Amino acid sequence: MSGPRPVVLSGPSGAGKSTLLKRLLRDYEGVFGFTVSRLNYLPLLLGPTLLPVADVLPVSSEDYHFVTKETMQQGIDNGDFIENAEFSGNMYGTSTSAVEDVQSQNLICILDVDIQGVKNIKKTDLNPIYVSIQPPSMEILEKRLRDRHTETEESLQKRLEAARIDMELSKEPGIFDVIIINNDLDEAYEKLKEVLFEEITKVQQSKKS
Ligand SMILES: Nc1ncnc2c1ncn2[C@@H]1O[C@H](COP(=O)(O)OP(=O)(O)OP(=O)(O)O)[C@@H](O)[C@H]1O
Ligand SMILES: Nc1nc2c(ncn2[C@@H]2O[C@H](COP(=O)(O)O)[C@@H](O)[C@H]2O)c(=O)[nH]1
Repeated sequence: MSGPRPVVLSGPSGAGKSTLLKRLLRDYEGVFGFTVSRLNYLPLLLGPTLLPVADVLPVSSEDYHFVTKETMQQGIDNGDFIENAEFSGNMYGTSTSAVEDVQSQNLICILDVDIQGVKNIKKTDLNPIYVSIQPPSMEILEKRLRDRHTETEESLQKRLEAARIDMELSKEPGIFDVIIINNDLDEAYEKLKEVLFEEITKVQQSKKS
């Protein structure tokens, strides 16, 4: 795969990856491309209850292409995914074609993946910059997830458990190029921009020439 060096953005659910990513996409139009993951889950809001509907027709949101579990498994068996993982009882995956599509446009490809995704990408020749976004503490993470109002108590507990594992594994030397503690959002964003400065500049300059 050619093009600018991609970026893997990881870290516990609720740490602030999407918030930071949205700022990057807003501030650097035409520089970044986000790989929309595939997910075998469709959260349907029915009154106050979030219902997982596993067998639905493929639909899309800004963040995901929702597919059935069977379609997802077929894709995995066909080798369509550069990485895939089960997170909180659901199957997530980044298709190789999504990454190639972004890279062919000379954009910095951003992959938002969990820690299993990081480990799987390390087995490929993608050679991204690995960035982990971490919360200041478990207590703050829990508060952010609760205040986000996207989780049931059950899914929240699953995410907190996954977060504990993520925070432990992320300490492994060499797994991430940089770990950013997202306490103050502006400071975390400045740090992220610093880390990506070289790649951003390369893309901006290539667009001028
Ligand atoms: N520095 C911050 N201070 C306070 N709140 C924050 C900060 N960063 C993010 N948030 C809030 O925390 C919540 C979780 O952030 P966000 O959805 O970006 O996390 P995420 O890592 O993308 O989670 P997921 O992996 O589940 O998609 C959001 O409501 C967001 O507005
Ligand atoms: N390995 C992968 N992990 C992914 C992918 N897309 C998202 N994620 C991670 O899942 C959790 C939960 O995300 P949410 O949007 O349901 O809150 C979070 O840690 C994401 O980083 C993927 O394609 N592969």
